[in-house]
Amino acid sequence: MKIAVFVSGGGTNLQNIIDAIQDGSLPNVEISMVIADRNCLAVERALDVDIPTYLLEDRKAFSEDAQHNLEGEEIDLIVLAGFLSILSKEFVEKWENKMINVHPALLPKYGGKGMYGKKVHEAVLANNEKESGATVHYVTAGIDEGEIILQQAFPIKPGENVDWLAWRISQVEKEILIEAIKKLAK
Ligand SMILES: Nc1nc2c(c(=O)[nH]1)N[C@@H](CN(C=O)c1ccc(C(=O)N[C@@H](CCC(=O)O)C(=O)O)cc1)CN2
Ligand SMILES: NCC(=O)N[C@@H]1O[C@H](COP(=O)([O-])[O-])[C@@H](O)[C@H]1O
Repeated sequence: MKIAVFVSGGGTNLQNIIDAIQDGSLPNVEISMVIADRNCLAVERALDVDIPTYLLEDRKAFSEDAQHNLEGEEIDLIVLAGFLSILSKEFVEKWENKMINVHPALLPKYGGKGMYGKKVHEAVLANNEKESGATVHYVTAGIDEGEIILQQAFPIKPGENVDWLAWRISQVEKEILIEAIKKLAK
């Protein structure tokens, strides 16, 4: 299965996919390209292992520019991995059921515009939630509204802070993202 990974940040989710391919946990999966909407550490991680990488910084034109780069590459699945730009309706419809996203919360709660990165964890703690987790879902035109593929929760002990929650969720994201890609590669 040939995948394209879209990134915006530190690239921990991208690195997890790279490592899983290298250690044999994701047989028959190849990262054909990485596309970034901004210069970020994820770009360096991709270039470090010679993955063709494209930096498309025109936000308004991102979806169109990304589609141009994807044309003819026979990509089977797009993975949004810490990706922070909202994709156009046209782009999403073109990749219906062939694009997934990993979100650092238990959707449908704590999703949508403005809900990304540590903003999610701040809201979860501010609401005194007793659990959090991560979700892998199909991408639709609405933000974080697509069908859930995998979700994993864990309890939040009293007194935990944003940094602990971000770290704990990153562990869950690693597990369910690799599992979801493996499931779709079959
Ligand atoms: N059409 C869709 N595009 C995207 C989806 C989706 O489900 N449908 N998922 C997001 C990923 N995401 C959460 O998992 C998410 C990303 C970004 C935002 C957000 O509010 N972004 C800010 C800009 C942030 C920045 O550029 O630094 C904004 O749009 O104002 C919310 C949720 C990816 N795309
Ligand atoms: N809504 C999307 C979102 O909030 N993504 C989040 O950005 C962080 C950094 O990802 P990265 O280290 O893979 O770049 C991750 O926690 C990821 O869930």
